This record gives sequence, structure tokens and C-alpha cells, in this order.
Amino acid sequence: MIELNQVSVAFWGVKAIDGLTASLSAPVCGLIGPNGAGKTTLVNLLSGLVSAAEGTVHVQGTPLLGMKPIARVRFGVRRSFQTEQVVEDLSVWDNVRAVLDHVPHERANLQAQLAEILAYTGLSSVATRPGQQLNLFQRRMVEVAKALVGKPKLLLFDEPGAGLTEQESQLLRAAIVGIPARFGAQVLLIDHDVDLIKATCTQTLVMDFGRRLALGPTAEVLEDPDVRRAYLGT
Ligand SMILES: Nc1ncnc2c1ncn2[C@@H]1O[C@H](COP(=O)(O)OP(=O)(O)OP(=O)(O)O)[C@@H](O)[C@H]1O
Repeated sequence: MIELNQVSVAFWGVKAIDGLTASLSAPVCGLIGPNGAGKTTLVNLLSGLVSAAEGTVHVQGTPLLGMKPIARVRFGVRRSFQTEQVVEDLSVWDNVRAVLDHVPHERANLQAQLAEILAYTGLSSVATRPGQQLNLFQRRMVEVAKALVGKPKLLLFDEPGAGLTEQESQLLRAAIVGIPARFGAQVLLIDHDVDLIKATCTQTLVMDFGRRLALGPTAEVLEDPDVRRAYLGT
């Protein structure tokens, strides 16, 4: 559960987030909105890369805003970036294993835990391949795999579907939808691909000019006339 209460973030006087209040409770939540709506700023706020001028943020009841970014990672807030952060000369296995240096984890069966994550993300067959030999889809799945190491509570995925083929996008969809049941983490997904949001998210927040334009079941939100006008251009 993510609870945002009267949250504002400003850059040089421009409010990127402006008095945002929302409770996101679905296992997989969508976050959409036009360019510049404040979506990435919200993800940056949740992961600790920007500070709020006002308001409070709770994840599973724990206040986040006083926590340093690394403490949030240990707490279980994880994110992917629009540009994949894969170490080119490390194997897929070592890229994923390196996350263990930063997060609490069970010491027993470490190899099995990592193997399960690679199998879940479809990366077992390329486990020994160095980052530089991976295609775009495999790099995206390495990002997902890294986010699953340890016991994540909240996964923030920022446009993970950008540039993927339809078939790759479907595989990504299946992986994202299964995360809450398999790994016990909530997912917040930002994407401009409305089909991906429809297929994966039961609840969606729409932002516009840093404010909440709509929040509710995804199908209802996408039919909302204000959302259609502001975001879908109809
Ligand atoms: N570091 C920054 N310094 C100044 N202004 C910023 C900064 N980051 C974001 N902004 C501004 O804040 C507003 C929200 O930006 P943000 O990147 O969060 O939007 P977005 O919804 O993620 O957009 P997009 O869909 O294009 O990625 C924009 O007006 C942007 O120019």
C-alpha cells in the first residue's frame, strides 16, 4: 500500500508534484499521464532521489520521506530506470548477485534464490553471458531480476516496455503480473503503453500538471472523459 498525503515537489519554484493525495492499494498499480505530468518525479520521490517540499508518504504503513535512498532499498523499495543499469563486463548472474551486497537476504540457499529469480525472468539460459552481449529485452529483464533480489516490498518500474516488440512486451507483462503472488511485492508501473497498463494494472493513477486527474479501477479510469481529453487525446 502506498499512501501519499498532500505531497508537493518543486524544482526552482515549478511544482512537478502539486498537493497529491492518493492511496494505491492494488497489487499492480499503473501510473500514467501526459509528458511532464510528474510521473518520474513521483518515482524519484518514492526512491529518495528527490525531496518533498510538503506532505507525507507511507509504504506499508512506514513513513518514507525521512529515509535515505539506501535505507529505502534495504527497506524494500526498488526501482528500474529508463536506461538499464547493467554492468557490461559482468555476467547476468553476477549482475543480479551484486544486489545481495546492498539488501538484507536469507543466507540459506542463496544460489537457489538467485536461480529462481533468473528462471522467473527467463534469464537462466543466458546466466553466464556478459551484459554487453544482451539484447534490449534481456537487459530489461535483468533490471526486473535485480529488483526481485532479497525481500522487496515495492517495485517501481519506469517505462519497462519502451522499445520492446509485441512478443517481448507480452513476456514482460506476464512477469510483472505474477510478481505480487510469487514475491509478495506491490508493483507501481509507469508506461505510455496503455495496452500494457490495461493488461497488468487493476488500479491506475492518472497525473496531469503534478496533480491527480483520476484514480480508480484501470478500465474506469481509461473511460473517464477528463483522462481521455488530457491523456488519450480523444
Ligand atoms: N531535475 C529537475 N529540474 C527541474 N525541473 C524538473 C526536474 N525534473 C523534472 N522537472 C520538471 O518537472 C515536471 C515533471 O517532470 P517528470 O519528468 O516527473 O514528468 P513525467 O510525467 O515523468 O514526464 P515523461 O512522461 O515525459 O517522462 C516537468 O515540468 C519537468 O520539466
